[in-house]
Amino acid sequence: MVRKAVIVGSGPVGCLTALALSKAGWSVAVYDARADIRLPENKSQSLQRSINLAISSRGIAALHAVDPLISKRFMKTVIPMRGRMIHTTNGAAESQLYDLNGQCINSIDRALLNEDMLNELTAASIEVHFDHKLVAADFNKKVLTFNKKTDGTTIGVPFDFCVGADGSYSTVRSQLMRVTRMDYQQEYIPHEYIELRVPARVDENGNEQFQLDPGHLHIWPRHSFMLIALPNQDKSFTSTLFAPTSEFSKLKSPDEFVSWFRLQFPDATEIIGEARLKQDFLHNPRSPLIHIKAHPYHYKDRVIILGDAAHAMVPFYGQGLNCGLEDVRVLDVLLRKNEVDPVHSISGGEIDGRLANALQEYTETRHDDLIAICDLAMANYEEMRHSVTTPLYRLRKMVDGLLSYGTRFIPFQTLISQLTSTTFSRAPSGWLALYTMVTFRPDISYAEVRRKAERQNRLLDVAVWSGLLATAYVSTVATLKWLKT
Ligand SMILES: Cc1cc2nc3c(=O)[nH]c(=O)nc-3n(C[C@H](O)[C@H](O)[C@H](O)COP(=O)(O)OP(=O)(O)OC[C@H]3O[C@@H](n4cnc5c(N)ncnc54)[C@H](O)[C@@H]3O)c2cc1C
Ligand SMILES: NC(=O)C1=CN([C@@H]2O[C@H](COP(=O)(O)OP(=O)(O)OC[C@H]3O[C@@H](n4cnc5c(N)ncnc54)[C@H](OP(=O)(O)O)[C@@H]3O)[C@@H](O)[C@H]2O)C=CC1
Ligand SMILES: Nc1ccccc1C(=O)C[C@H](N)C(=O)O
Repeated sequence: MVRKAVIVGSGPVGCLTALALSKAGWSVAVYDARADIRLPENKSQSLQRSINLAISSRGIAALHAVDPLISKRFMKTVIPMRGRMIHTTNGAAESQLYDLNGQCINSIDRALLNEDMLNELTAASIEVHFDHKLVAADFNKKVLTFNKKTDGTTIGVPFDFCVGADGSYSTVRSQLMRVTRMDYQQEYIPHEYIELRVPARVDENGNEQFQLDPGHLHIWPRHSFMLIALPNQDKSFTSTLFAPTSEFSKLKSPDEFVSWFRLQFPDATEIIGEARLKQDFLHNPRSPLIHIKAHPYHYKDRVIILGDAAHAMVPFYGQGLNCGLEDVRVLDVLLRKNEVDPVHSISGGEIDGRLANALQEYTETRHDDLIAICDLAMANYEEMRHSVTTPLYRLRKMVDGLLSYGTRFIPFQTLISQLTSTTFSRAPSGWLALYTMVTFRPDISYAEVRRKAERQNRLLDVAVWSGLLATAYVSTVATLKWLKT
C-alpha cells in the first residue's frame, strides 16, 4: 500500500515538498490554514508579507532538482538584478556588481510564485485542503487535528509521514516540542519594516516605465537604517524601509514621517511622491523581524519541519526562501540515499528504519548550515546599511576580485545538473568571495561557506599584518642607517 505524506502549509516550501514526495511515489495531501490565494476574493490575504523577493541559485537549483521544467517556467517571470545600486545622501548612485562572472539574483513576485506552485500541485493531482488550520498533533498515534474554518468543525487526519512547512509560527514545531527534547531559540531584532510602493512613471507616449534601473537591487544605506527597492513586472518597485523601532516611534503622524523621509531619502521621496508615502505610512503594516533556531528538526520516522518553520531568518541576505527550498532538495537526496520506500507497509508501532535514518541524517547534517545562514543573514544587514559606503569595504571587494581571478568558474547549468544526487560537494580550492559562495554556489553548504570565508579572512589578516611588519622593519632599518651616516 502507498503510504500517506501530509504536508502542513502550502507556502513555497510546502508546495515543493509535496511535488518532491509525490514524484517519489508517496500519496500526498497538503493542508493550509488560509483560503486558496488563487481565488480573486482571497487575493488580499496573499499580500501580507513582502510583495516580491529575491530568488537565487540555491532556490533555483532546488526547483530544478525536483522538476527542471518548473524551474524553467519560473525563470520566465523573474527580473534579473546584477548588482546593488547604492544611493548616497547627496543623490549620487553607484553600481556594485554581485559577481565577477555576471551572475544575478532575481526579483520574483511572491504571490505569483506561490500561485504557480499551487497550480503545479493541481497539475500533479495532489490534494490541497485550504481553510484547514492545524491545531494539534499526536505524533505517536500519527494523527493530525485540523480546524475547518468554513464550518468550525474539527477533523482528525491520519498520516505516515508529516512535513511541517507552516512558517515561522509553526504549529507542527510547537507540537514536535512535546515529543522531542528540542532546543529552541526565538529572537525579535530591534528593527522592523514597512513596505512602500514606487509607482511606474508614464512616458511621453503614454507607456509605463521604471523610475529606477530594474537591473539592480537599490539600496539607500543610512548606517542605522536603510531603504531598499526591488523591481516588479508592472514596472513598479517594492521598496522596504528597515529601521529600529525606536526610530519609527519618533514619527507620530504621516506628515512627520514624510518630513523625516525627505530628509533621509530626498531622491526616493521624489519618485514615490509625498501623497503615496503618507498613504503607505497610514495603511501598510509595520512588521517585526524574527529569527528562529531549533534542533532537532525531526521525530523518529514520522515528522520533520522545513523552511521558516525550522529556521526563520532575517531577510537581509535574501536567502530565507532559497534556504527553505534547499531544505527540500537536501531531504529528497537523503530519502533516496537511504532507499526510503513509500510503498513499504509499516504495521502498528513498527518503525521504518530507513526513513528514521534519513530524517536523523537530515537533522545531523543540516543544523550547522541553518545556523550559519541565520548568522550570515544578520551580518549582511550591517553590510547593506553601513559597510557598503566605507572605503575599506570597497578595498575588500577589489581584493576579493583580484584573488578570485584564477579560480575556475563553473557555469550554473553545470552546477545544477550535478546536484540531483548529492547534497553538497567539497569546497573548491581557490579564492571565492563570501557573497558569491552564499548566493551562487548551491554545491557548497552554508556551513562550509562560512568556514572557507573565515579561512580567507585569516589569510588576509596574516597578509596585511605581514605587510605592515615588513614595512615597519624596512623603515626602521632605513632610518637607523640614515642616522648612522
Ligand atoms: C520582508 C521579507 C523579505 C523577504 N525577502 C526574501 C528574499 O528576497 N529571498 C528569500 O529567499 N527569502 C525572503 N524572505 C523569506 C521568505 O519570505 C520566507 O523564507 C518564505 O516565505 C518561507 O516559506 P515557507 O513556505 O517556509 O513558509 P510560508 O511562506 O510562511 O508558508 C507557510 C504556510 O503555512 C500556513 N500555515 C501556517 N500555520 C498553519 C497551521 N497551523 N495550519 C495549516 N497551515 C498553516 C500558512 O498559511 C502559509 O501558507 C523574506 C521575508 C520577509 C519577511
Ligand atoms: N524572518 C522574519 O523576520 C519573518 C518571516 N516571515 C515569514 O513570512 C511568512 C508569512 O507571513 P504572513 O503571511 O504575514 O504570516 P503571519 O505573520 O501573519 O502569520 C501566519 C500565522 O501565524 C500566526 N501568528 C502570527 N503572529 C503570531 C505570533 N506572534 N505568535 C503566534 N502565532 C502567530 C497567525 O495565526 P492565527 O491566525 O492563529 O493568529 C497567522 O495566521 C511567515 O510565516 C514567515 O515564515 C514573516 C515575518 C517575519
Ligand atoms: N531580498 C532582500 C530583502 C530584504 C533585504 C535584502 C534582500 C537582498 O536580497 C539583499 C541582497 N542579497 C544584497 O545583499 O544586496
